Amino acid sequence: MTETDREPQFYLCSCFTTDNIFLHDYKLHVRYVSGQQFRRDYQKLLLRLGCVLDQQFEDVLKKVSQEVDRRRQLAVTSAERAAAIKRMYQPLHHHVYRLQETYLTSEFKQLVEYCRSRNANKEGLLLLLKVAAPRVYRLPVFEKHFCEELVEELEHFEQSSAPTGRPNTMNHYGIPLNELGFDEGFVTPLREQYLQPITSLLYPDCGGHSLDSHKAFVVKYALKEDLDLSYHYDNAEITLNVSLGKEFTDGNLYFGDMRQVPISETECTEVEHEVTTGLLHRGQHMHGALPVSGGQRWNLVVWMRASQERNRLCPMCNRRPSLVEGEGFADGFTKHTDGLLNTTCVLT
Ligand SMILES: O=C(O)CCC(=O)C(=O)O
Ligand SMILES: [Fe+2]
Repeated sequence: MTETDREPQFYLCSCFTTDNIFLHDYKLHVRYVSGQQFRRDYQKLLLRLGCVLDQQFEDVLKKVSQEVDRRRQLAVTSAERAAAIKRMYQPLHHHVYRLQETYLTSEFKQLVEYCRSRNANKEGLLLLLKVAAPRVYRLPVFEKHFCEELVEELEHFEQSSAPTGRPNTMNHYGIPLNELGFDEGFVTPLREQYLQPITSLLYPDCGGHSLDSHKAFVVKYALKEDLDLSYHYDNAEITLNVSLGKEFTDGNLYFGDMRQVPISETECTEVEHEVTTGLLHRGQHMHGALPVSGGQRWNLVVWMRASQERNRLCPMCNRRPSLVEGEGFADGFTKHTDGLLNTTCVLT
């Protein structure tokens, strides 16, 4: 095998262990390098947000340093969990781990067919799609039966004794799908064969034509579990979010503006989750989820990454990424520098 045949190695940016640590109780993202820096940067702000007692501040500090430790150990603990799952977990529906055309709706397949055709263009594609909010598109992705079987599989996993990691740094409930073995046979072909033809036309300015990795997970909302999700942007160039069910009330998404614009200056658009359909949006498009008021909401989220874009500027710290080794696709950075100069993500 020559150097060019080999799969690229993917990296994290070192900011993963210092930046964007989310404090749920204060709805605040913080940076942590040391206790001293944290006190200096956040004690006054936290006081204004209601963190008045010394003990409360100490509790925050403890939570933050635990989260930093979790992130530092994530590559190792995630690989250990994946190995344990492989060893001990017996899937209920083996077939859902391998993408099949029958899982996809005929509208979705037609849409992809159009995008693959020689004369395809954005205007033509927009005639086949629903616009849910500015530059947010609704796609009829999966058949209902497939969504039901996937949720059954994930519930079966949840109820097993196999270890589960957190889906991302903000949601507490859900499942990282790479640890269950969904990447190779399901998410990678979905991204490469079906989503990339669409994103190439819709988001050529944000790496839509050069997606080369992803992080996929399911999020789960229910009373007594996570109810909502604060306003944020994703560690992704483009995100697909598909509603899998089950039955739920409320829990709409809302979209604001790009991340430079504060929410106070933004008119948000609310978008309903419709079971079986997906919402496609730019990772840097700020969004959040309103609380569910009943039932269970399961969503498949695929954060798609384009190393060509993120190698120039890490979307999480806004600096040139400083590469750290990680597991699998890590956070989608590579050492390759080809094509670095030919695209810029225009923020509109
Ligand atoms: O709750 C949702 O559907 C949104 C999830 C989301 O925004 C994310 O995981 O990045
Ligand atoms: Fe998100």
